[in-house]
Amino acid sequence: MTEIIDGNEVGERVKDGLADGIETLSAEGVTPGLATVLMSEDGASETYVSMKQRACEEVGIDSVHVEIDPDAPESELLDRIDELNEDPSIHGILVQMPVPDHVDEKAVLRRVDPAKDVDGFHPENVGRLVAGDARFKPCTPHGVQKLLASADVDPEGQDVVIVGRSDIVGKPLANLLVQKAPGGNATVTVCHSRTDDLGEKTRNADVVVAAVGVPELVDGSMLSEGTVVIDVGVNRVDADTEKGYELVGDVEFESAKEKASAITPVPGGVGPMTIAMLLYNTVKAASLQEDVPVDLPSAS
Ligand SMILES: Nc1nc2c(c(=O)[nH]1)N[C@@H](CN(C=O)c1ccc(C(=O)N[C@@H](CCC(=O)O)C(=O)O)cc1)CN2
Repeated sequence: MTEIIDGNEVGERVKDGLADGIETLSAEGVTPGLATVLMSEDGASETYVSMKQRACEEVGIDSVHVEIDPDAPESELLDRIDELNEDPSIHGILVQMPVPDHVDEKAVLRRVDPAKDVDGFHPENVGRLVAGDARFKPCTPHGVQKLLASADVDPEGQDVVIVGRSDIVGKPLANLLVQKAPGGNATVTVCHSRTDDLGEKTRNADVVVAAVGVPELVDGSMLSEGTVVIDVGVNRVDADTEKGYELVGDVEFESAKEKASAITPVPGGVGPMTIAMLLYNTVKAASLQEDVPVDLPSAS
């Protein structure tokens, strides 16, 4: 029978695992603080930011929210990041992506103090991750590692095909999965829009991670029997529903489920893990900045 990997359940376990750490910090007079920065009117981005704030409240992390007019100049965003970098009550800063076209995303990511970069997107943190010395693992890739572990899938020796080469998911996940470390030691292939015969690659994989942002790109015909399928895509497609859309992944769930030994659904798969791992990184950031050691749930 195909195992449906429940990201809500695994995410709740990660959040529960943070309680001791938050208590330890609290005993030292420290409450972890996260700043969310939104420079967009995109409905999905607004949803994700409010989900992040609600999750903070649930576990006892303080959150402040900064909203910047999407038409404002880039300098306004950079100035607000500078203020948050200087604010000792803020241990983690995340700028919700994507930012408007007139804003240089790389300049924004470089501006966040690497010690507060709980997304793990600053070049210093990217470098540390690649060197096998991650300070903050990017939330979605870290969440994928946790989901694999929860389904007793050890990537060691497995052929993993990642569909998508984004800076947020594909590239950091590939780096994590090849590392000589628990949750790593896989043989990784990263596919993208120029990949020839994607189906041939995915059919030869033990694990397929779809993270490309194309609704239902990967279907059952592209999978072999027993493949583990992790669907990172959360795509809003027009539908005759109250909201006017429905969420679909990058995987065509019904046909993929027929082949998969385990598969994540959308919604309720990788998405909740992205939020849970953000909380994890925020507690870690507070612990490092305040020099209060805490026990955090194992790395993968
Ligand atoms: N600064 C960042 N920006 C973005 C990131 C990121 O990690 N850091 N990732 C994505 C979006 N994302 C987080 O921001 C995200 C996407 C989806 C979910 C989620 O829980 N989805 C739910 C469905 C929610 C809904 O109703 O729409 C699910 O899959 O069950 C959380 C976070 C891009 N930007």
